[in-house]
Formats: sequence, structure tokens, C-alpha cells
Amino acid sequence: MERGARRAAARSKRPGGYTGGAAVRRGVPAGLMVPALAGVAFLLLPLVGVLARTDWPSLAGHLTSPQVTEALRLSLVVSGWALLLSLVMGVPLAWLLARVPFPGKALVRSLVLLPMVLPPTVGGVALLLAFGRRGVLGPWLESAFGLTLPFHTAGAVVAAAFVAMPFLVISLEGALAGLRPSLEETAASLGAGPLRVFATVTLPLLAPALAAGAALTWARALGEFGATITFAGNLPGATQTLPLQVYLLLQDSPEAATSVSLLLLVIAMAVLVALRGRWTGGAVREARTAPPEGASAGPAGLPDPADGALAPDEGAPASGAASARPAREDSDLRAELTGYTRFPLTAPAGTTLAVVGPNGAGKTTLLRALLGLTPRAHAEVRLGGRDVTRLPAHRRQVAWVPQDGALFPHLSALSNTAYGLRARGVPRAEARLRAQQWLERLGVGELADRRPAQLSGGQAQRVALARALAARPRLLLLDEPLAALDQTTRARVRHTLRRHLAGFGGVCLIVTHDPVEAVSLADRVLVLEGGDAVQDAPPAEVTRHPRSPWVARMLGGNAWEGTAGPGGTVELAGGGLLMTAPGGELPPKPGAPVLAVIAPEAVSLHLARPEGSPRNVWPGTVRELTAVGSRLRVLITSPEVPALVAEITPAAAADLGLTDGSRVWTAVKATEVTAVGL
Ligand SMILES: Nc1ncnc2c1ncn2[C@@H]1O[C@H](COP(=O)(O)OP(=O)(O)OP(=O)(O)O)[C@@H](O)[C@H]1O
Repeated sequence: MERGARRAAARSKRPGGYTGGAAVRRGVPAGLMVPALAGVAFLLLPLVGVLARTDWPSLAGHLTSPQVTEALRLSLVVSGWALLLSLVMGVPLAWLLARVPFPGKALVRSLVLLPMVLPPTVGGVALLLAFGRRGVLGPWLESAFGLTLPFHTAGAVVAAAFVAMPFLVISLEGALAGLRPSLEETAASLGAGPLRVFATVTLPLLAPALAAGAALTWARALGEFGATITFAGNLPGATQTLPLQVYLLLQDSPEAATSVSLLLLVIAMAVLVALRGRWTGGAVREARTAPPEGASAGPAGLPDPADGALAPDEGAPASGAASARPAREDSDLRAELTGYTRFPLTAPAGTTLAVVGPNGAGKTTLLRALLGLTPRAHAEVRLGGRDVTRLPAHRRQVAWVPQDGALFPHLSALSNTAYGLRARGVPRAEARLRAQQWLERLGVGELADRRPAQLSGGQAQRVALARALAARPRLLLLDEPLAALDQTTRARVRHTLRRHLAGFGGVCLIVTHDPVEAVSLADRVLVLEGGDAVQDAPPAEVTRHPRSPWVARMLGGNAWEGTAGPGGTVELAGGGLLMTAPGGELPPKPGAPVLAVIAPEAVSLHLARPEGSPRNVWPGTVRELTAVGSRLRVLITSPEVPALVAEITPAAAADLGLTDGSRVWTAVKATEVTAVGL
């Protein structure tokens, strides 16, 4: 059993679990059950009444009588045209409501829903007042187009469309709102133009909701009565549809009325059964049946074969991505960003840049600006000397892997991977062959036939990466590619990623919150804060000389803001004095703002106050002990300086008898304090 299924099974066994089954049935209180069952009976009994009172031997005769067949023909004509009218007006309306911000949207949405709650006869009266002979538009319609709606079939169509269109609009708007924009944007970044994106991504994902909405609209139009009789009258052959026929028959021939009612009932039930609750589901369905995030990246929980050995055609740098990177001449990046993110960015082909920064620093905005997908920032972009600023996203050769991977849910892993190649005109067979090779390189070749919903988080990330790399972009943008994975899977996928970035000749930007990822994957670390680039340097440099407290902390160091004092001292912002080594990196001018950085390994802990070489010594209290690999991180608070993190061995912690609340002395040699000018 897959792990997700096991968990779900375990959940259903728990008391109070939310899944169905015996546990739930046992737990339903009678106070709910009785009225609920009464509700079911209330809905069911009228149907039973129709079935029980149907004169079965005469059924065929009733349904084939000339009036009924004529009314059926008219109903089909009217409901068909009403559906068409609803599609023509309703689809664009749903699109606008879902996608375009405009003032008064809530009002328009209420207007769309109004016919659903309005008594149909009132709807009919309103239609008369608008399109009737003495209505607002009626005379003009008649004089300009010779079109008379009341008491004509066209009027029955208008009445049916008026009450039925909301079903289409609601269904489609829900589906459009549920369609993640990242799917269409990713398709564009893979080289698909707007028409292709619409035909291959938008339409297939909307199709179920469109079909459901259309079926419901048609069924509602078929059953329309009140607005039709008020607006279009009850004229045999012109406006007398089946529901009107039922009304007439009820007076002269109740058995025939029952037979026609049964026919309408069967049609309505058939539509609902065919929809199987899709309409009520609303948005696009992308149910995950996959194991939970972080489950094995290989199939069936086995270790991933691709992580162990390198493919022969690939470079294999031991660490960092740059050393063995083949550079593609057409891929040097030069960008000038303005707007929320504002800085110049240049990177020679073959460079991997880790983009780090606190939440809201502008990392995602930077990536989207490079694709021209956000109004919040503008990027003048040159790739390999060619200005691509004015090109739409699909012509930039900039592939984007958003945080959620954005695999197309209706396509297999193979078709997802072939998408960019197909968009660039590679013939189908060749595109699929190359896509399969990419999937194999990423260690997920055997999952080619699976849909995204059947992939684990790690597998999906690899497929998303294969898809981006297969498109042969000149610039690769990865937005937190490993964020969804657990620690173990993350390490494995990171390894794979490093290997495959090594074979990628363009520039790659990876947004990450993970210091290990930044240091191990990138040649440069770009630190953003509030939309500014506060540092852009190799990982070693950023680790040694972080230019902001945030990045120092992110990289695991202690970083205290202060001011340079005389004789190699730093006056800390919150009070306290720090000694740095003479000849250290203190800016020459006392009074300059500095950041004092202390590596956690440089902090020693003692039970008694240590003496000796020039040290910074403070008393403190242990607040937290956390295992990091084979070492322990100890958070110490002190009345004299800001909180400090020390990293020691478990043996040292045991010798000192450290627990939460232990009183200790912390010491840092002056030579271990680096003061960086801000
Ligand atoms: N569509 C939007 N409309 C208005 N403001 C936005 C929009 N998207 C992002 N922002 C704002 O722009 C700033 C930068 O956002 P961005 O998503 O680029 O940050 P980030 O560095 O990627 O953050 P995180 O680490 O949380 O993903 C934030 O202040 C955010 O609130």
C-alpha cells in the first residue's frame, strides 16, 4: 500500500477521523440523521409518485402523440439555441469575472446570479418590459431588425437563456478561478504562444467544467416554464415546449402529463448522473492520489538509482555548480531591474546564482520580471548580447520552474517533459524520445506514463526540472525547487540538481531559503532585501563577510550590529562591547556602522569564567539545545550581549551537563570576531 493510502487508512481508524466508513456512521447523532433522512424522503417521494402513477402500458402512446413530439422537437430547438446563446455570452462573461479586475465586479456577479433566485414569472415580466412590443428595446428591435420576441420561438429561446445562463457562468468562473496562473505562465516560459497555451493547457483543464456547465444550462433551459409562458406565451408549434405541454395536459389528460413528466425527469436525472457532482465540485480538479510530500523520490520507496552514479555524458563537479560548467555563448545574462526590485544583474553563461533574502524581499518578483510576467518590476534583459526585453515570455528562452512545479495535471510526465520541445516545433516522436531521455537523466524515466497527481513531491520536482531543461533555455529560473521536500529527500534531490545544473550551459537563478542549498548549488549568492541587492558574491565570501544580519543568520552565524570603536572594539547596538583582533577587518574610521560576525563553532562554553588570551567573555543561560547533524547547537541568552548560538559536540555538552536553563560562561576569542563594514 502506498504511504499516503496507509495514512488515510490510519486516519479513518482514529476516533473522530473525518473519513467515511463505519466509524462515521456509528458517530452520527440521531438529531442529524432523522431530519436528514426526512429531507431525502421529501425529495424522493415526488419522484416515486411519478413512477407509481405512470400508466406504463400507455407510456409509448403518450410520448409519441403528435402534440408531445412537436413539443419535444420545439424544446430541443429552444434549449439548443438557449445553450448556444449562453455559451456566446456566458463564456466571455465568466472569463472577465474570473480573470479581469474591474470596478463593480461584485455587482455584475450578483446580476449573473439574479435569474437563479428570481421567480421565473418575474423574469418573464422583466423580459417583456425590456424586449416586449412596448418594452425599452422591443420597438427598436422590431424596426431595425424586424425581430419580434414575445410570442415567438425566439422569445422562448431568450427566456430559457435568461434563466439558464447563470449555471454556465458559475461553473466556468469557478473553474477559471481554480486554474493556477502558474500553469499557463509556465507553458509560456516553455515557448508556447498564447494560442497554444489556450489550446493545450487552458481548454483541456476547463473542459470538464465547461461540459458540466453546458449540460446543466441545457437541462435548465429544457425544463424552463415560468419565464417562457410569461414572455413568449403558450403557442403550439411556436412556444409550447414540453414543460408547457405538461401544464396543459394536466388539465385534460393527467396520465399523459405524468408520462411527459417522466420523460423530463429521466432527462434531468441522466444529466445529473453524467455530471456525477462535477458541477458542485466547481474548480478544476487536481486531486493528488500520490504519496505525501517527501516520500521516496524513487518508485515504490526504493532509493533512486540516478542518485548513486553519474551518467557518463555528464560532468561531475564535486561541489559548487560552476567549476565544470560548459558555457553556452548565447546565454550571458545582463539585466537592469527597476520597480520593486532595482539593481543591475550580470552573470556569464554557466553561472548558478542563489537568490536569498527574507520573505517579501523580491525574489519571486525578480524571476517574474526576467520573464516579463509582472507589472511590479521591469527588467531590461539581454541574453547573449540579444535584447529580449520586448519579447513576450514565450519567445525569451527563459524557462521557469515555479514553487509548485506547475506540472500540467492533464498530461503524463512524458508529455509534460515534451511540452517545450513540441512548442518549439520538434516533431512529436522526436520530442517524446528526447523527453524520455531527460526523464531518465533525472532518474524518473520509469514514471513517464504517470500523471502529476500520481507523483510524489520529489518525483514531481524532477519532472518539472526535466521539462525545463528539455526546453533548452538560455536562462533557467528555479523558485525554491526543493522547498516541498523533507530533509532526506531534499539532500538527494539537491545532489541530482547539482549534477544536472553542471550540464546546463545557461545562467541559472535558484531562489532558496536553505543555506546549504545556496552554498552547495551556487557560484554566487545574491542577497535581496526590500527589493535591493545587498550582496552579490561567491558563497565563501558571503559566509565570511555577510553584509546583513539576515544573511549572516541565514548562513548559521551570529551577527550583531554595532559601531566601530577605538582599538579594535565594536560597540554593540543594544549595549555591550566586543573585542576584535587587531588588524582585523574593522573599518578604519571609528563610528562607522559594522556587523560583528561570530561563527557558532568559535563560541566556547565553560562552567567557570575562563581566563587567558584576549577573549570576549559573558555569562549566560542555555535556552535551547538542537541536534544539527553530529553536533549540537546551543542557544544562549545573556544580560550583556544579544542571544548567541554555539555549536559543540554532544560529548562536550555531556561533560558540561548542559540542559535547558543551565548557567554557563561563553567565550569568543577576539581573533574569531569578524567586523564587516555595512
Ligand atoms: N501581486 C502582487 N501585488 C501586490 N504586491 C505583491 C504582489 N506579489 C508580491 N507582492 C509584494 O511584493 C513584495 C515582494 O514579493 P515577492 O513574492 O517577490 O517576495 P519573495 O522574496 O519571493 O518572498 P517569499 O520568500 O515570501 O516568497 C512583497 O512585499 C509582496 O507583498
